[in-house]
Amino acid sequence: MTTLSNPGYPPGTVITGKWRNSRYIVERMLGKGANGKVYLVHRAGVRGRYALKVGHDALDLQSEINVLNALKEQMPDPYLVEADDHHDGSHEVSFYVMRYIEGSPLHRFIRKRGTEWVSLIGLKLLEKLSVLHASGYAFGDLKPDNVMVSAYGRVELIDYGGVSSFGRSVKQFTEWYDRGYWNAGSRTGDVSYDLFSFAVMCIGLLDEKSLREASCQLPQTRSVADLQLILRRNPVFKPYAVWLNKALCGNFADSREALNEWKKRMYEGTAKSARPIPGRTPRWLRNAFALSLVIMACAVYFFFRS
Ligand SMILES: Nc1ncnc2c1ncn2[C@@H]1O[C@H](COP(=O)(O)OP(=O)(O)OP(=O)(O)O)[C@@H](O)[C@H]1O
Repeated sequence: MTTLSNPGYPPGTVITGKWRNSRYIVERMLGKGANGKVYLVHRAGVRGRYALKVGHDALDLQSEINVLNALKEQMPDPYLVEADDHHDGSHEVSFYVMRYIEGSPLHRFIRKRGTEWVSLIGLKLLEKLSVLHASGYAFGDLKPDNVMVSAYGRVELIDYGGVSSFGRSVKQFTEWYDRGYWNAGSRTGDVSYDLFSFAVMCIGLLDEKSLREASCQLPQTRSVADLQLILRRNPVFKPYAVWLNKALCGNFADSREALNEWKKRMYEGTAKSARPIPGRTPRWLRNAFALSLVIMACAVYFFFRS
């Protein structure tokens, strides 16, 4: 039986894999959730740090490992390093080791760095989702806490505990980001389910107050129309509204199409904002011109005085 009863490993604990014999030394706990505890570790005798997850439930952890193994082939830089069992003194516990993502959860990153990052982070996240979808899986529990962003804007999905094969019920979801919560469709894992969550996530990142207000309604009256109203009301959504609306209505054929359309709209938005307004001289040019007039006047004055 591989169920974890341990309250948590203190720093310095050595976790030795039963089958592969790798030794990992715990530096600190990174976080804990419904499925398990995640530690920052380093491997004995090797440079580099990893994140190691010890599961509460062996079957749940194994299903995460299966998904990550299946994705290993598709990723140039695989997330899963290895999986093994460990005897912690009283029990045998399952664990897996993954790349350590040094960064912050998406909402904190955006709060710190500004909402202009939503377009670039969104693009990278849609790329990640399309790899997952191409392998026949829906992420399920897409929310800002499950998206880590490094200081340089590198994006990584964490917590594959909610992943399910297309056509199966989603295993884990979080109210705001769940299609069922907004009476907008089933809880079946498919491309549209993740794109719906992605859209609500963008709405929350750009206007959390309105999303919070919309979610306060009676469950039976909540609908996509409430989310669409937020898109229409707040001009911050202008570059995103068409795309987000399409995702909320489940109108993308697949995540490749969603990704390409996101790219197209974002580039169009950037090009428009970079284009100078006809007939208007940029302020820096007017200032430079005024400065050159002053310099010229001084030169003429000193020329005639001397
Ligand atoms: N690869 C990683 N790199 C850095 N930190 C990580 C990594 N994986 C997980 N974490 C940290 O550990 C926390 C818990 O991890 P995770 O979300 O996988 O656990 P969980 O039990 O499945 O949580 P939940 O209850 O949200 O389903 C995360 O919120 C994050 O802070």
